[in-house]
Amino acid sequence: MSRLVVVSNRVAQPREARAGGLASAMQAALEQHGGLWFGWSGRVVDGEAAAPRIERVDRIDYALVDLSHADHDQYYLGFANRTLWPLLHFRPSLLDYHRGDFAGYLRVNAMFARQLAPLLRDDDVVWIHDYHLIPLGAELRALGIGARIGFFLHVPVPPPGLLAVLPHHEQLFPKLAAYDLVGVQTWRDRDALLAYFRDELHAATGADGDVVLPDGRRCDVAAFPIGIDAAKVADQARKAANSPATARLVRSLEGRKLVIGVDRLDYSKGLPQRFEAFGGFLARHAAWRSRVSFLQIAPPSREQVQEYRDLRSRLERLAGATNGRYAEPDWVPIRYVNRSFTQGTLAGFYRVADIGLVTPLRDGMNLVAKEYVAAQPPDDPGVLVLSNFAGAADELAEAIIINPLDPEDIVESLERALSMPLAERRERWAAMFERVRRDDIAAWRRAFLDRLAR
Ligand SMILES: O=P(O)(O)OC[C@H]1O[C@H](O[C@H]2O[C@H](CO)[C@@H](O)[C@H](O)[C@H]2O)[C@H](O)[C@@H](O)[C@@H]1O
Ligand SMILES: O=c1ccn([C@@H]2O[C@H](COP(=O)(O)OP(=O)(O)O)[C@@H](O)[C@H]2O)c(=O)[nH]1
Repeated sequence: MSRLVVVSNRVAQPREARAGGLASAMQAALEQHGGLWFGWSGRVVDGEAAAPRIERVDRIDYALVDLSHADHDQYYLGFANRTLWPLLHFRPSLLDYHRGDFAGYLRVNAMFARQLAPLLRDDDVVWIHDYHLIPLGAELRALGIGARIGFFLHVPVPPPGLLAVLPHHEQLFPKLAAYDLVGVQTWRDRDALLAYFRDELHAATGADGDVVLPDGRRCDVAAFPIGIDAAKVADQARKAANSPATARLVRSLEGRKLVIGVDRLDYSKGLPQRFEAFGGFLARHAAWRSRVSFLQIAPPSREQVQEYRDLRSRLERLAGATNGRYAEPDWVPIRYVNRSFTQGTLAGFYRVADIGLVTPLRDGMNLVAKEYVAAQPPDDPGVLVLSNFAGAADELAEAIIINPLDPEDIVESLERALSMPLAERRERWAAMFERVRRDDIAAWRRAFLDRLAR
């Protein structure tokens, strides 16, 4: 069997808990398969990047490189997260483009290729992840790497006209043709990417996802909705049901219902709309006051980017206003927590929550929605309220599907979920759990790698 080499900017590092779906998904995929995981160490250092530090933990060899301050600013904070992230999440008005950042992004991709190439063997299968690393495949090819190389984009793909808003887009996206296979989360993302290749790059595209650019370069585009290790989450949730952290949460509720949200503090997650809707729910349904608490776990993310800092201040104001207005001496409506928890602890929290509230404005997949489903007790499952604009909505159609831009929709869904009869909750949950279990992280990895091997 060939060795699997995974490359991503964010690496779930040994002995370090960190929020983020890519890292938790690839951790699960590599734990089962073994292989090499190459990426950023998470450290920013003075001076130029040294050779990667290599460390083996269980079946995974980690090869981690530091970034210089300039690389971190221009590549990670700049082009990846101030330019590509808002663009790919349908928010061109937040896009901040600088030629220097684009140059830094290309420079870091070239540096990653130089650091990775000597570690590669001829029969490796190389799997590169996400918008930070679009040019990496072309850089590896330029260094003579002939291995099969696949690419997976974890975030959404907007329509062609929006992708073309990016200055010099025609210098970036054709680099995808260096990959043998380009995977995206949903059929909508696949159709949007194929339409971009056709409309903006004048490529020929086939029904099967094959793309031929005018200069003859070709690649294959297909959808592979990412999954979770559902058996592990279900097991963690069962075990955590009696853990001190879950017991403490349950005790603090004193019999009240619990609504839970778990998201990086990111403007794509629709958190202000969610906070406003919870306030609207309490305003409209006075009988529920003091009878339901909303726990929002929101670990800060990308804090050096201004939009993320603005969002944090806005959420503090919104939570403060709702709590000030409705709180009682013995009850606070919104419990707003800016720290991260391990997945084991989260599994216990999901299990005791009556509602999982997942309302992103755009999300590639949203693994929290799947984790919430996997963690439910089969005899008394909670209800998932899910945005139509999360990739997960395609597979979790039995959730209450809402449009997060309509606050009334969220308000009504909360009332509906809190009053849903047990039989209906069981029926909806069973259908979702069946799919989350079948299309799990191992199935996702196999589907991608099988097609890459074709
Ligand atoms: O690495 P960070 O800048 O700290 O951000 C965390 C990750 O956020 C994004 O996650 C995406 O991947 C998930 C798994 O496929 C998916 O469910 C979610 O919808 C995506 O937003 C980002 O794409 C990753 O690169 C980041 O590591
Ligand atoms: O305190 C936290 C918050 C989140 N997560 C994990 O971070 C991931 C978030 O993935 P998702 O796809 O929902 O969103 P992303 O952050 O990747 O945009 C999930 O696996 C969560 O379990 C975590 O481990 N601890």
